[in-house]
Amino acid sequence: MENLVEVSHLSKAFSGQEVISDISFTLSGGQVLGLLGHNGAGKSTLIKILLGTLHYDGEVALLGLTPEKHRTKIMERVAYISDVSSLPSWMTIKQIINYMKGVHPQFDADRAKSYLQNTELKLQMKIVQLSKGMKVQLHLALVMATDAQILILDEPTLGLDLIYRETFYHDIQSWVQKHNRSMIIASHEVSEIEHLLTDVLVLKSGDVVLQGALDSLYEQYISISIPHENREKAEQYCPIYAKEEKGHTLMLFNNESSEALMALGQVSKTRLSDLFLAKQLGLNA
Ligand SMILES: Nc1ncnc2c1ncn2[C@@H]1O[C@H](COP(=O)(O)OP(=O)(O)OP(=O)(O)O)[C@@H](O)[C@H]1O
Repeated sequence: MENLVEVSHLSKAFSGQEVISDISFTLSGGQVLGLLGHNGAGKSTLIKILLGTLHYDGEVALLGLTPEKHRTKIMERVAYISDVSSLPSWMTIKQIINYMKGVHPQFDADRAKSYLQNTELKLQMKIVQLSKGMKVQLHLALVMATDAQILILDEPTLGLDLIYRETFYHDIQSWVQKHNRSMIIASHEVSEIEHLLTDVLVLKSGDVVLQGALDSLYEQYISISIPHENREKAEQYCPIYAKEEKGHTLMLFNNESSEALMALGQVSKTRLSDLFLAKQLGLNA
C-alpha cells in the first residue's frame, strides 16, 4: 500500500543542539501512530516538521510532498488539532462553516453540519461562548468534513472531561477506520490512547527508544506478576522493568518466554504504559 507519510533519517538541531536524532518511519492508510515521550522528548518538534514550519535534516514526505516546500498544498489534505488550536472567536458556527467552504477545496459543509447534529452545538452559537470541550467538538467536525488524508493530533484532549475525551476518540477512530486515513497522536495519556493505536514511536531526549507495530511489541515483551517469594528467581531472567503492585511485583521481560520463567507467576497482556515506563526509566522506576 502507498505510504501517506514517509520519514527517513530525520534529525533536528536548535543552535547546534540535536533535539531529534535519526528518526525513520512510514504510515499508510488505517495506521494510527502513537507519538510518546517525556516532556521535551521532541514530539512537538517532529509535528512542527511534518506541518512544514521547521527546517530539518533528512527526508520527509506527506502524500509524496515535502512539508517545507509544499506547505499550502499539504495543509489542504492534512488536518491538525491541538489543545491550543484556535478558532476565530467572533464567528458563529454557521459562519465558520461558510468560511471553510470558501477557503477549503474539499470541505463538505453538509457533512460538518451532520456531525454537529450529534452534539449540543447549534449553528447560531458564537465560538466565544463555547466551552473548551465544545470547541474541540467543533474543530473535529470541521476536520472530519475536510476529507483530510492525514490527521495529526497534539495533546488534543488536554483539559477535557472524561465524557468529551471518550466521545472525541470514539468519533475520530470511526472516521479514520471508515475512510482509511492515517493518524498521528502525540499524548502523555498513554493508557487513554493505547486502544486506538496500531503503531508506536517512543522518544527519549530526541532518540527513538521503542518503535514498531503494537501487536508485535505485545508479542515481544512479556508481563508477569511475580509473587514475592519468586522475586529473586525471576530477577535472574533480567527483567527490563519491575513495579510493585498489590501482593506481587509486575515484571516486564524482552523476548524471554522460557517455561521456567512463566511458571514463576501469572502472565498478563503487556500494557503500553508499562512498556513506556520501562523504556523511559528502566529498572530504576
Ligand atoms: N524553538 C526552539 N528553540 C530551541 N530549542 C527548542 C525549540 N523548540 C523546542 N526546543 C527544545 O527541543 C526539545 C524538544 O522539545 P519539544 O517541544 O519537541 O518536546 P515535546 O516532546 O513536545 O515536549 P512536551 O511533552 O513537554 O510538550 C526540548 O529540549 C526543547 O527545549
